[in-house]
Amino acid sequence: MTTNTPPQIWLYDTTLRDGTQREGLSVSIEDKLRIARRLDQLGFPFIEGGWPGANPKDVQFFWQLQEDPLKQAEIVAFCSTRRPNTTADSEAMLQAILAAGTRWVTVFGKSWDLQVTAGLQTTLAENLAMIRDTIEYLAAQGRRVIYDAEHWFDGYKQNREYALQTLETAMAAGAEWIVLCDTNGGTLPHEVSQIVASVISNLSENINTQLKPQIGIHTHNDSDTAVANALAAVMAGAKMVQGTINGYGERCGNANLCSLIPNLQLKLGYSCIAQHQLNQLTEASRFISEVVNLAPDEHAPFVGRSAFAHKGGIHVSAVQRNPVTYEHIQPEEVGNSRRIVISEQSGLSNVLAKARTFGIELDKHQPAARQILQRLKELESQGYQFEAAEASFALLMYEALGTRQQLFEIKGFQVHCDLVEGKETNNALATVKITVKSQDILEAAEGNGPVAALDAALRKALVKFYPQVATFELTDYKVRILNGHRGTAAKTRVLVESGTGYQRWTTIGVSPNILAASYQAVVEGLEYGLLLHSPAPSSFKNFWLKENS
Ligand SMILES: CC(=O)SCCNC(=O)CCNC(=O)[C@H](O)C(C)(C)COP(=O)(O)OP(=O)(O)OC[C@H]1O[C@@H](n2cnc3c(N)ncnc32)[C@H](O)[C@@H]1OP(=O)(O)O
Ligand SMILES: CC(=O)C(=O)O
Repeated sequence: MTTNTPPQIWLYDTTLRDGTQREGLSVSIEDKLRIARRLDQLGFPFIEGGWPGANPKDVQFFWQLQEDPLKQAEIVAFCSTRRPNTTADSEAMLQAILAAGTRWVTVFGKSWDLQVTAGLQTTLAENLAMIRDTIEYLAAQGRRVIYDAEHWFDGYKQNREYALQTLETAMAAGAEWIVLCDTNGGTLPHEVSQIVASVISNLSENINTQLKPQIGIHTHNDSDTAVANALAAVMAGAKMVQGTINGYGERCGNANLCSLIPNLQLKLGYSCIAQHQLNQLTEASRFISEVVNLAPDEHAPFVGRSAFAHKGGIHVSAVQRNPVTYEHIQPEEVGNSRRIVISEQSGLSNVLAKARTFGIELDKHQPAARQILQRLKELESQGYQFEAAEASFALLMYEALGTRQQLFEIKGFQVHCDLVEGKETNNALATVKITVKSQDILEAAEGNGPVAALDAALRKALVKFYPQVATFELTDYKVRILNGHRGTAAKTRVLVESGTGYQRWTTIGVSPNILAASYQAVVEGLEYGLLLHSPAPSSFKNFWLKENS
């Protein structure tokens, strides 16, 4: 019996080099090391660490990895060919590359005649000599070389003969991989397919060399086709794919490995990383966005928070019956999860599914289910938006079911602000009248604004009865004016995020009065927090475990 082993695609991650060429992204050595180790766990065979010699950080990074190497990946040092009219052994940059102590080095060189004459300001012959000398020198020093053919596709279109000569030179000098780069990101998938196939056939027919280098692909996203271009190259015969996590990279970014890997592995049947590593992709994507301090793209395919979020009632209804109806893969395959979003576009299926996540089993024939849906649509038409305020939606459901506990009752509140011209902080004073466990309380507190003062006064009143309130924090406060053309009569939507430790919950308030909207969101935030932190039914806690896992 024969077993069909899927064809291997070699992944080459350049998050730490081309990824850091993204505007607004800067990492410390410690960040680079953390990212490298996370990529190593993902099972990538090659991780490009940076350009030793270009800056002290990259030099230090490679030295630190010599002390404490990665577990399985080859860490690769990146550099250019020698400069024109020098020798490779006299280049300080190449000495820094050798000192980095890697087994593999990636050298980039020019393929496009215009880049040679206009960019490097040298001759076509000297460029070939630069490619040859650099690779020969590094190979003679025991390094294995990957050759990145910069501007390959533009060069090939302008002067095919010269472009091919640069590749032949690199191969003859000892490069084991030839990587065709769409440096300016202007090439489209049909051109990539055709050019990669033609290069592979041309090289295998015409090259007089003992070496049989493999072809790789490196694409940029300027035409929004970096992933499609890399896939086209693989389908035309490329065996290495270079890209970055979350598509970080110069200008519009590089091919996004978080999309490429699942497409290659789950759709096209190639083998890239082990299944258990693919299952970590979402977590790795979010970890790396956290380390580089960039907000994750919620709508990123495969790994985004919304990648498997279903909002339309028709979708939710069908997905509950069979997820294949509106999902192209199983979210768990890439470590993501399905989410049901609640909004005015919901049907009963959304309500039932969302209720289940709060431990509420609703039947679609139960009148309360329709009531919840109706109330949801009514409130959304008034400006509420529950998809971002699930804690308020939970309270709405308890209300409709008649199970909303009255943990406290607010009789009234007042806020007084002292606005003194020229004073940077303007203190506010809030007083609240509240009944808790049959006791009437009057409490006052100050804050550096009216909402902070109100929140402080409420907590002060509640903490005597519910000590857990002391651990709650107001972690975020967002305001949006809904119908600005109505001036001061415009409605205001306030979203309040509250939390304790790692838990977060969001509540909403809507009113023409910003204070009333804030009050509603703050009060619901406290109420929901108390439900969460009281001895509660296990189904409620299950919801939290699910939401926070
Ligand atoms: C397609 C890519 O993404 S390639 C990687 C690009 N990444 C980076 O540039 C980030 C790291 N770069 C750096 O730190 C700096 O640019 C350095 C250290 C490499 C060079 O700095 P400097 O010596 O001050 O040169 P500068 O950045 O002004 O110009 C680039 C030089 O490299 C030369 N160069 C460009 N490509 C190549 C090449 N393939 N081979 C040899 N030299 C090259 C240019 O001709 C220019 O040389 P010149 O100044 O003698 O005319
Ligand atoms: C080498 C590289 O990063 C490029 O050509 O885009």
